[in-house]
Amino acid sequence: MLSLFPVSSSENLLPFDGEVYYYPNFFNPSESQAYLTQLTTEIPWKHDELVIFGKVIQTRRKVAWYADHNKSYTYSGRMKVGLSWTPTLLSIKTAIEQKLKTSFNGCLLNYYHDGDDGASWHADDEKSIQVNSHIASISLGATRKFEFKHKQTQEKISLLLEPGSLLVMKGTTQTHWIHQLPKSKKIKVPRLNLTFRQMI
Ligand SMILES: O=C(O)CCC(=O)C(=O)O
Ligand SMILES: [Fe+2]
Repeated sequence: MLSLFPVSSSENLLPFDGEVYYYPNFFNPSESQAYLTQLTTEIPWKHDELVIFGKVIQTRRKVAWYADHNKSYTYSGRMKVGLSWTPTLLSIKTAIEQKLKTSFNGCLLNYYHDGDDGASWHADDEKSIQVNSHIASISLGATRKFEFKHKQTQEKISLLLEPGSLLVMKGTTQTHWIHQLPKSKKIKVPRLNLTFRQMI
């Protein structure tokens, strides 16, 4: 049985083939609440569109894509042009850049209304993302379970993503591991996630 517990130190959570670090309380509860309120209202949330077997499917969760002006993002055959950074997003981006001593030029935002919204198994390995770059993930709102699965061994690592936390995926993580945000009937409140990315 896998144990689920809030990890407090910044050791690598993956046993091999990648690096994942979890920092709870990267933002304190009042900062997290303020960012949740601001982003919920100021972001033009839209249902995502994916092409599956040639059909355009709308996701239940809502998304938004922000990026430096010359960056676009292609996945599932759809090209997305980034919106311009807002002051709220820039203050979050700067806080992460100072902590990690690196810079980001894109951010995918996900809005999960409740536990019926999730993200199924995938790796963030699109061609437009720099190979072995950092992905910095901020969670706000509901605490949700997050899982990694090794592509060959199927080994699973689970953790809880709490509001105000920062999760960093780097090194060869996206080459060897997939990740998901499982659905959960128990979750009745929204969660907002921001993944800052390093695009080509
Ligand atoms: O919501 C999350 O924590 C992760 C979302 C995700 O994996 C993605 O947008 O690529
Ligand atoms: Fe992802």
